[in-house]
Amino acid sequence: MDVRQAWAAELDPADRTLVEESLAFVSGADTDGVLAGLAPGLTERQRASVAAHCAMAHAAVLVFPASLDRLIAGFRSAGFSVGEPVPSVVVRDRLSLRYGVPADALNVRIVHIHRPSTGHGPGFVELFALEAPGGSEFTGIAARERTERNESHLALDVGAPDDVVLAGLSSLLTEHGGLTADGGGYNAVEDCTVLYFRSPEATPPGSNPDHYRRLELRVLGHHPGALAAHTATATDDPTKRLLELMTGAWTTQAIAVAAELGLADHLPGPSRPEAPCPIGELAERLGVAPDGLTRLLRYLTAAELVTPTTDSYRLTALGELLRRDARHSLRPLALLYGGPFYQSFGALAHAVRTGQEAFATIFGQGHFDYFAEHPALATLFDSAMAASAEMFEPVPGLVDLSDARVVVDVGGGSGELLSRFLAHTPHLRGVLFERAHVLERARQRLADDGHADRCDLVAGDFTQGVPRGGDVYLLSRILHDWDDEQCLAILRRCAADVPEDARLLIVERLLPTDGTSSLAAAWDLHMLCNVGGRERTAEHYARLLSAAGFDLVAISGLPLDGSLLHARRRGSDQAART
Ligand SMILES: C[S@@+](CC[C@H](N)C(=O)[O-])C[C@H]1O[C@@H](n2cnc3c(N)ncnc32)[C@H](O)[C@@H]1O
Repeated sequence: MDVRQAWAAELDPADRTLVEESLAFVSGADTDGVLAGLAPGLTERQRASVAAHCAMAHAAVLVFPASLDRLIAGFRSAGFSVGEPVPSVVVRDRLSLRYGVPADALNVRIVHIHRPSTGHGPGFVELFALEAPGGSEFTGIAARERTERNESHLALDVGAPDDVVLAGLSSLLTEHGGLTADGGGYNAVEDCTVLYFRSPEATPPGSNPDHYRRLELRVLGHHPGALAAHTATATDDPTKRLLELMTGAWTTQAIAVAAELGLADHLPGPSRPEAPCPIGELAERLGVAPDGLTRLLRYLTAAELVTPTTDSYRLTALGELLRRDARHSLRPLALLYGGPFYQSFGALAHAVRTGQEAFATIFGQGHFDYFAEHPALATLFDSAMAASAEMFEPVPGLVDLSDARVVVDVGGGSGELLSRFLAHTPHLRGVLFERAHVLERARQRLADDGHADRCDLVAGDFTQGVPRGGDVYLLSRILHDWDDEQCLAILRRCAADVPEDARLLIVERLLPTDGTSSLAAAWDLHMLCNVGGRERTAEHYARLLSAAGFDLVAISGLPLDGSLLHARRRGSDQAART
């Protein structure tokens, strides 16, 4: 058997890639490079001060093998030197807190993997392993962790087990390096204290796998004083936390004002590392008061959108998403959430009391009709929808399109998803079905992507019917706009008009049922307030589909907490075979 496969076959493809990247990364990593990547705010001298007390130890990742014993055997048979597994305390407790699962139900273990040539020296990969065989209760946790990579980190060993050294390192990393404290703990089995830090920066391309946004300082022995000081900065007291939550609307407005001013277009950031212009000059360029701008930027620093430089600011990876020319720029969404949707959220109490959308009480008509009459808002809405299209990236690859000829995108907006299908599968033709006022922008978009001659644009109303003759029908972020009755009407319309063997693909965020957090909960409230729709659980969609004559046959996960629901007309040959 191929030696690589001996261990790789025990892991899910995403976990395997993670381990491979980490093994490759640790072979060339050094302390200075790790600090430069994760704490770019440190000067060369400060990095040298930290490095005088620390040495590169390992890269750590959390994986979910079906069997840890088999995984270890696989590594050993491929020539890796593997330590004996020990129970994890810190990562176990972090997962317990994050997912509301009792800590003693989470048998997270730590294993050190040394590449064949390195024996037991530094530069190894630390695997945190939680067994999750098919059908395990931890499948949901595994899926989310594989996307979010909350536990991936790079670790430095601190040479002197000394509280003063730890406090000094901690303050250099947070006050100068731009890192924030991110918890920690003591593992009695390893007799080791760990302090975690989180980087707001995207790591420089190529310097290490981009999921490494966290740094761990490891020191032998128990250091309760240093640990308490460190975790106190990470765990805010409840009053402070509630104050932060209650003033969330200020963040919405601060981001919207930054978007309106085009602030991000005038600042350097990780992908554009030029020197920032001084505040006075920036204020002049933007036509705003220097004092007001300074205060806005200070607030945006706390929100981790910018970081201060000597006489100005630069963008973090978060802040760069507000640039007009950023890939999937979130600027249009920032303007909508700080604009009309901000006004309607002011009437959320009405929506909660009556169960009716608040938007219509503020604007006098429903969201889609109002936007249709306000072209600037309609354009902003279409761009905002396209902005979260990161969710769409994997979609065409999740569907067997070999025998499909025509894809119909029902309520396809400006064609973002349809365009991906056409780019992915050259033999496909597309039909974009939308309200008339949206079609012009879609025409432009599809032409810009080079698909004008493979696509028909059809104006219409999906409550009255959908184009016939497609092989694949898309309903992306449509059903969540409507209540159950209207949803059922739309799905029944589809069932009546689509060919018997056509496939129906639905993109939505699913409300979790296992207590995990999801963006779906926030957007559910947004739907209540702004369109009178709702997010739903998978089971809820299955019920609606079934009542309309479809079978929900599979669900695939998508980025940004999205899901792709695969449905077939009940009784079709394919539904029976799937
Ligand atoms: C939330 S957006 C989703 C757009 C796109 N599918 C996406 O996921 O980005 C909903 C879309 O449904 C369209 N829409 C709303 N009511 C419609 C109707 N009765 N008939 C056709 N399209 C409609 C809107 O114009 C809007 O583009």
